[in-house]
Amino acid sequence: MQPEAIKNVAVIGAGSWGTALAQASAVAGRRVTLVCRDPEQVAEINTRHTNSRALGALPLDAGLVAALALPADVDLAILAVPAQQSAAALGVHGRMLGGLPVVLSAKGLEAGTLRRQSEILLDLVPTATPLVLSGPSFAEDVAAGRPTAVTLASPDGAMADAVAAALAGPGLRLYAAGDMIGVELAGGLKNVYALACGAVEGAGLGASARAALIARAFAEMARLVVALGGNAGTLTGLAGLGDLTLSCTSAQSRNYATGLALGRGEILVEGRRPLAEGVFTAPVAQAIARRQGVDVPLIDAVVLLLSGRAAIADIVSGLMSRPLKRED
Ligand SMILES: NC(=O)C1=CN([C@@H]2O[C@H](COP(=O)(O)OP(=O)(O)OC[C@H]3O[C@@H](n4cnc5c(N)ncnc54)[C@H](OP(=O)(O)O)[C@@H]3O)[C@@H](O)[C@H]2O)C=CC1
Ligand SMILES: O=C(CO)COP(=O)(O)O
Repeated sequence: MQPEAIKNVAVIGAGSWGTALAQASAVAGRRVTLVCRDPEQVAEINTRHTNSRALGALPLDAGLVAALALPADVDLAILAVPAQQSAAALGVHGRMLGGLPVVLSAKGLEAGTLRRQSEILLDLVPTATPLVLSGPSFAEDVAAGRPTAVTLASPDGAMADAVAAALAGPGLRLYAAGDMIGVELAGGLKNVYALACGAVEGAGLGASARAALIARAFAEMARLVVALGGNAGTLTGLAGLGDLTLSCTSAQSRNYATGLALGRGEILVEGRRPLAEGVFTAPVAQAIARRQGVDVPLIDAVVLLLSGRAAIADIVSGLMSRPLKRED
């Protein structure tokens, strides 16, 4: 496929990330339909050219329209709902996606089934071509056109090249890649480690502890990626090091901010906080690691923290008293 053949893009999910990706695609010259599920939101986007629920007063590109359903002439779809909602959204829209390239932009693993986003797509729409978009990218930055670079991974290399070129614009640069498993795991796992890093700050454990955590998270992530057939080298790129750095050091990350609250001793009330994907992904990642026989002490620590069954001081002391081992 040539990039010019990608004229019509549909984005499913009108939250902050879906709206930002729709905006970037419109700026890149595509005709974009943002698929919402609220008629009032559709009316606001089409008349006032804002999506206030997702991105406040940010003016949206005139080439972006909203609708309640996918149009018939879509060349490329982008799925941008929370990871635990991807199967439900595909249940509604999947029959329109047969044979199409579908960009998966959620960062998370599915509870219960332990599926990655591409596995969910291929189970529900076997003829679709999956492409995974991940990397350091806050919706607010992408929507405002601030310089952002991400990875776009697919086993179909020519498709990844074409879609990367079709979505690239003055503020968004996409690097095509082949290791979809590595990119998907990196995107999901960084949220778990961002929770941990936020907790370290919230508990006042110091910048040295947070840096050590990031480095050991990187090593842990590599073990899991390799065990699942991915390439550890992928983690040196945008989806690995890039996103881990962003999400583990910025309170703008909802996962980091949630960890910060936990570290300060606050109790999480379901439905009362912004989306923090790591809360859902942590137990799934732990289950996958157990299945593969991979040692993941940091993921275990986050699961324990989230369970509320141990104080952060005890969790940290458990980590620090593990048997010493070599780093090389
Ligand atoms: N925000 C960011 O900076 C980034 C987010 N991501 C990832 O993108 C994903 C989405 O995050 P984000 O946009 O921030 O989340 P938001 O909470 O901002 O928005 C979620 C959106 O998904 C919609 N939605 C939920 N369930 C369904 C469903 N079953 N069918 C259709 N639409 C549904 C919601 O609709 P409604 O409003 O009607 O409930 C809402 O518009 C996450 O996996 C996140 O990790 C990745 C990179 C950056
Ligand atoms: O994935 C993101 C940045 O790359 C957004 O992070 P949060 O979901 O933690 O806000």
